[in-house]
Amino acid sequence: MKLTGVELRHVRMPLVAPFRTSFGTSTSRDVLLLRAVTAEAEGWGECVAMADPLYSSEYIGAATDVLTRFLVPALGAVEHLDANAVGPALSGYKGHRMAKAALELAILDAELRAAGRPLARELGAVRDRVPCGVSVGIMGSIGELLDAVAGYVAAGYVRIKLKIEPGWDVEPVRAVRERFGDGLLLQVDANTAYALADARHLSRLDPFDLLLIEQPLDEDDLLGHAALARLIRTPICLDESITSARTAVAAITLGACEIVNIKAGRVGGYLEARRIHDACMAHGVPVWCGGMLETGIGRAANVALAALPGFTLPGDTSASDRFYRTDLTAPFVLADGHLAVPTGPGLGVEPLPDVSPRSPPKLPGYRS
Ligand SMILES: O=C(O)CCC(=O)N[C@@H](C(=O)O)c1ccccc1
Repeated sequence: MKLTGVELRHVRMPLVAPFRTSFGTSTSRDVLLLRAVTAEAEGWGECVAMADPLYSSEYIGAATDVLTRFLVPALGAVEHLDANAVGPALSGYKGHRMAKAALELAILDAELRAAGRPLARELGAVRDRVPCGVSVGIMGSIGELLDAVAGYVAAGYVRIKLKIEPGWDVEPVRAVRERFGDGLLLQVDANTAYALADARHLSRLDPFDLLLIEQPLDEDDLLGHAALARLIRTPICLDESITSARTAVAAITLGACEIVNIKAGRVGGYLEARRIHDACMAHGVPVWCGGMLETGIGRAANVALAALPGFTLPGDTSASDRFYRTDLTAPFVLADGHLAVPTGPGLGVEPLPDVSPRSPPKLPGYRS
């Protein structure tokens, strides 16, 4: 294939409710969509970077700039382009994994649409539907939290993830356990909000039989997580720390984690995500598919990824209505706690016709 054009679309998606994490509260999700045009087919990608560099160093303004000035021109120069050629063609540019992942997905989608092959089969999926967890933000009160969890349990979600931070951790977990019992699959996500000195406090979560505690310490603190793992019983899962198959193996080898959250955007794309899956399987480490409030475009790719054999824990692959009243694609709808894996060529979904770029947010480095 030859890349003949790329369109970047900034879309602002209002959230159905404010979503609070240890790094802030969001009421909307800025989304950077990418459309790749080739003679054979068009393909779609979604950059999971947020509007501000709060989850990671990436943010939409930087992704827009690096795609426009460096990454798209680099791919435009490749005569025989396919998804496997994207990583090598962009390897000279450091970082910007979320920007690279969006571009690689669009090329992969175009390649697979042209060949009539579904993404799930290309990646090695072994299931036609995936069990779905849901991420629950930090709330204003325990009562509000219990009402939210009750709604998700009633909707059929098979696993609940609670965002935690110092001051909102043991009590919310205790309340959910007491209300919903020991049978509920329950985990927590700290988004780097703690320090190793909090080990004794975090060990107070041990009696609640959590599946895992996600990323309690800083992204680059593998040794700290390894030390923490010796001080608490709850299994440690890493998210922000895992940026490649190499860092996944390093984290596992150091004893920094027993479980890995795979987010294709964070690691540079779905092909690297598969390599991390394969490496974790080789080490007997279970993985699950993380979420970044993707629209149906990224959600379709995540559901395909979550159907691989090593994804043995429910992921943050929620239905579209978890975050959005109206999705950019036909909505993903929960059925018996699962989402069906798309079966069409490529992503198997595409933006609904009326998805037009709304007035783009005035982001530094934005080019129309
Ligand atoms: O279900 C989803 O898409 C959201 C899952 C979720 O909680 N994502 C968290 C995370 O740290 O994993 C997040 C939220 C906002 C922005 C970035 C990441």
